[in-house]
Amino acid sequence: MGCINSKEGDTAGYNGNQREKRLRKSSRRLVAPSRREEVLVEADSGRGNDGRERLISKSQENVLSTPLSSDGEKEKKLVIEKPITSSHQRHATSDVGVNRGEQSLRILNVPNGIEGQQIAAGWPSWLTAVAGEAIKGWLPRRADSFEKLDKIGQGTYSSVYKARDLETGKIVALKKVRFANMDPESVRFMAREIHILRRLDHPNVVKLEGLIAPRMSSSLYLVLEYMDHDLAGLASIPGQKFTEPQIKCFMQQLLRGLEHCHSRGVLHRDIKGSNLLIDTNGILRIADFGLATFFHPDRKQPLTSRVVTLWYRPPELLLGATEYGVAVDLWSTGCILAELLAGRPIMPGRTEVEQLHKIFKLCGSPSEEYWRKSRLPHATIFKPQHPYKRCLAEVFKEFPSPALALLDVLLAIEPEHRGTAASALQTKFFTTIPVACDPSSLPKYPPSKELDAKLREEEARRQRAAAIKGRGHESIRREPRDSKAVPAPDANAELQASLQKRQALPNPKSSSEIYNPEEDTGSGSSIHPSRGTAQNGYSHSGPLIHPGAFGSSWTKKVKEDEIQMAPGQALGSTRAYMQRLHVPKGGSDLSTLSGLVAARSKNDRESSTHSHWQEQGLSNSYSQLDSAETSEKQEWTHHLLDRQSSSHKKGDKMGGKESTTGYGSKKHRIHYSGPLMPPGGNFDEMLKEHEKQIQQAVRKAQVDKAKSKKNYSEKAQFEALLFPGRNGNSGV
Ligand SMILES: Nc1ncnc2c1ncn2[C@@H]1O[C@H](COP(=O)(O)OP(=O)(O)OP(=O)(O)O)[C@@H](O)[C@H]1O
Repeated sequence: MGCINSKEGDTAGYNGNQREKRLRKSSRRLVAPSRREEVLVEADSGRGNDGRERLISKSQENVLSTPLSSDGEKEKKLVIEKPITSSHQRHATSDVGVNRGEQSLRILNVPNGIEGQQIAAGWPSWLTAVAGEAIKGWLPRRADSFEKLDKIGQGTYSSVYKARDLETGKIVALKKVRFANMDPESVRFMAREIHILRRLDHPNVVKLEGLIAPRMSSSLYLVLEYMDHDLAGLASIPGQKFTEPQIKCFMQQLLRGLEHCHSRGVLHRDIKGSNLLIDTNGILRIADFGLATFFHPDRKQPLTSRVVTLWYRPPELLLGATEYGVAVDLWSTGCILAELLAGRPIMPGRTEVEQLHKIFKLCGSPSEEYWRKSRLPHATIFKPQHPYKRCLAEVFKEFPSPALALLDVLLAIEPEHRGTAASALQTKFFTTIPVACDPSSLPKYPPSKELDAKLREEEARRQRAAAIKGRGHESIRREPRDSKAVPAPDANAELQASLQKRQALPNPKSSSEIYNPEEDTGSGSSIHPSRGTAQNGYSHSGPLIHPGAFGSSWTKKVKEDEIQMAPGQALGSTRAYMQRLHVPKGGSDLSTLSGLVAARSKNDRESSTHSHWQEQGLSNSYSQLDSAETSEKQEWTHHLLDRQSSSHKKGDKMGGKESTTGYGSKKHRIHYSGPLMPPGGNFDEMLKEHEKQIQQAVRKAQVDKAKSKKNYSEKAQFEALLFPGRNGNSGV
């Protein structure tokens, strides 16, 4: 196996010829890779992108086989890099000065100023120009100091690899973020994530250990602690039933991590099971700060409401709040607590309308005073004529009372009643027996990410083999793993970003906010005047339906069909969900699409047999709640219709007001990811319409899939002719 250039390692539309050429050219072979491991080599390894030589340390000489020659440029400055000896990112000296001892040397052009120093320190100029603040004081890690192992995850914006740090021997996760055309706005959003991660330092928050920024590539790698599991994955293990001490252990760690984030002025804004990583010692760390933002509790700043995965999204965001705080994360935490206790997601809405309806039914609707005071953008439309009564205690009557008491606080309909992470940690839930178990006493689970990667690899190999043998149209399936996990719609901002990606717009996850490093002292992010959620948001006639992670081809179909699909994960992860439906995340498998609705209801049924609490009667409460739903839905929908038509009549007035908070003006009307006006005028018809549109999308996707399989088969045969010896394992 050759070494790979990570620039091309996961590139779609990869070209065998190019790869071959690069392999030949790439004499910068590092240490001999083991059987299935590859050394991560970026284009700038051993040589600057200006082609000039670098002097290298003795230790690096051992692994670099390319002879170096000096081209004797005039303007040179000796830059001495201190080798990385710890797992932590090296801190740059202010003058990028001379360090003694074990050293590596570089000769580079040095522009003036801080940016110049950063470039001299090895950062690419496209990054220093936009994200100078985020990388301040750090030196980049070298790509060739890591050995890429498996691909372990695929996010909306990133691919995540397991890798070995060759300098420490430690296993790490490399989150690779690629920037289309090095778009400055996307880079700025990445910078925000980096800046936030650097601000955080807590055992229950994932640690950013370094950055790799290859000069010749438009990607950036975040070096993170490697974590074997996520809570969603563990919850989806068949038969998995967490005990009360285990649930307390997870919740305690989550709340401690959150308390730290909030105390450092950071809102996570996407708390869900798949973003809670767990290592082999049972330590939980909050991860994925891609939607996180800085906030200042005393200074109001407008933020986008289009964040947080739908099932975990608090009512104020669904109602369009643009001024909010820690309470949004506490709501999501409440949803997770209930989900762990109940054994299934408690409010799996498919559209924003449905989500809000589920919330009101369970948690009651806000008080008159709240509606009046909060002046939420969508209050006119969503305020029910008759208030909904809170029935949390009845529905979850089987929960232990300290758990129910905490849940009651976390799922307070009005955000100011949710308390804080610190106050939650003081509640009886954590002090009464049985107390939280020690993380180290949690069961040891097999490393699921590696297992997944191997299964995916195996599946890909089998498909390739089948394609070569001319059986390309048959899909080889393995039995889905039983799971009670079900997907959740992801944060709408991410969906929006994916739509923007397809429209060749800049990619930020939360497009209505702009990252301004100067505001990162806690003043938060602001709404971009021309890129507010509503202003350039998507408008559609169909519902937002949930099935997570169908990948680009699915969302493309969706766009064509004018249905909005949100990629995403619930506590039951996308990964688990995709296993169930035998599709790798990012794929657009038909069985997934057609199985979508059935799978959900099947999952729901299955979950009742797994759940400890349901065994004790919770399912009854649920079904009581469900049976009341249909008539309520109709009433609710009729009510919305009335409200909507009157609110549209008031368009001018409302729009004027809302445009200041990121919501529509008359010209740019409010757009929702769920339908406010179901075509048939009631909820049941809206759901029927859902199904119809899903089926249409499925049919189109089937045609597409057949086409792409044919192309794939032809390509595979062609490659087999070109490279007869190749085993197809061309890297992650
Ligand atoms: N430190 C880590 N160790 C192990 N796996 C990780 C780590 N960080 C992320 N992953 C895995 O990689 C996947 C994608 O990571 P992440 O969620 O950070 O990316 P993203 O692009 O922000 O994704 P999303 O679309 O969910 O927002 C997830 O499944 C996660 O479990």
